[in-house]
Amino acid sequence: MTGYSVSTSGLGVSYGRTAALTDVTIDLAPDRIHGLLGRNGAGKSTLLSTIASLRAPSAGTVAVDGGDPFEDERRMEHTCLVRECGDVIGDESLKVNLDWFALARPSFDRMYAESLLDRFGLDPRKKPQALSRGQASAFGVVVGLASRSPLTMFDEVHLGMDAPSRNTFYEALLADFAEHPRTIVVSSHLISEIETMLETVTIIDQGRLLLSEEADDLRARGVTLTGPADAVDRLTAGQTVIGSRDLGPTRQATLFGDLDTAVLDRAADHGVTAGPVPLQDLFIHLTERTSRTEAHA
Ligand SMILES: Nc1ncnc2c1ncn2[C@@H]1O[C@H](COP(=O)(O)OP(=O)(O)OP(=O)(O)O)[C@@H](O)[C@H]1O
Repeated sequence: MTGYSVSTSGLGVSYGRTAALTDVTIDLAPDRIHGLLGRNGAGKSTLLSTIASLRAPSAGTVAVDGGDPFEDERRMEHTCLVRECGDVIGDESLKVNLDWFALARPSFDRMYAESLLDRFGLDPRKKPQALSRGQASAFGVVVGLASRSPLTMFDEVHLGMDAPSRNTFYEALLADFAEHPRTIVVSSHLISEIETMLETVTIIDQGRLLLSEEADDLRARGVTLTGPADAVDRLTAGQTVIGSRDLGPTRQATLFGDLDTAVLDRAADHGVTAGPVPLQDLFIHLTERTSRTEAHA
């Protein structure tokens, strides 16, 4: 079974008078790993729960695998949204919960789920209500991965897990995705750890779409220049500098936007090296700038 595509058109979602999403139009291709990034309250959870048909749009449309997922049995049972709040039976053992997921999810792989429980050090006899926050998150990851759903979405689920467990999650996700390609969406406001596995990046800010593009294209819009301060200043004059820091006489400046390639070509002649910019830095810049713009509007 191949992954589902996801698209939204002019999507709006409101909670009473609060507009959580406004005019969001995105297209997420099947069988890829997509990152959904946004600051606290940006609307990530609202977008994912609307795609999963847990919430109805106030405006616009959502299409999963080319059709409306709302109350559509096939699309809903093949869509798995893992949220921090759990969606598990709290007073039954993990083993019984897995039995239940195996019945509810057509592609669920029970043996894989048990091997993941083992990898995360989770006791199948324990009940979800007796798990720590990190263990509960890990159980969500087990369910999400073992569901092998054509559309699997992890809503900031890794944030409560410790570093070794997060690493286990990333490794398991990449290995299982290689063997069973499907559409994966990972939402987060902590990007540095997950950025290498993201193929596309969608950023929402204050309920509006900021960008949705290939991760490599976004990275290509930023560059760091490191070298003697005066040489870096000469090269960056007239360009959009989004950050700068000094270490003794050495300056590192981060540029973003339509980069002047002539500058990059000249950099080496001036003893300046050009390097990539972490997505996290671009994300901070992009979301800071919009917040400031709106604040001063
Ligand atoms: N049940 C609700 N009732 C009213 N407002 C809500 C509700 N849920 C979310 N909101 C509001 O909708 C907006 C988007 O919230 P959402 O939870 O989707 O953001 P998020 O990007 O997932 O945030 P975070 O990273 O902090 O989890 C916020 O302004 C939030 O206060």
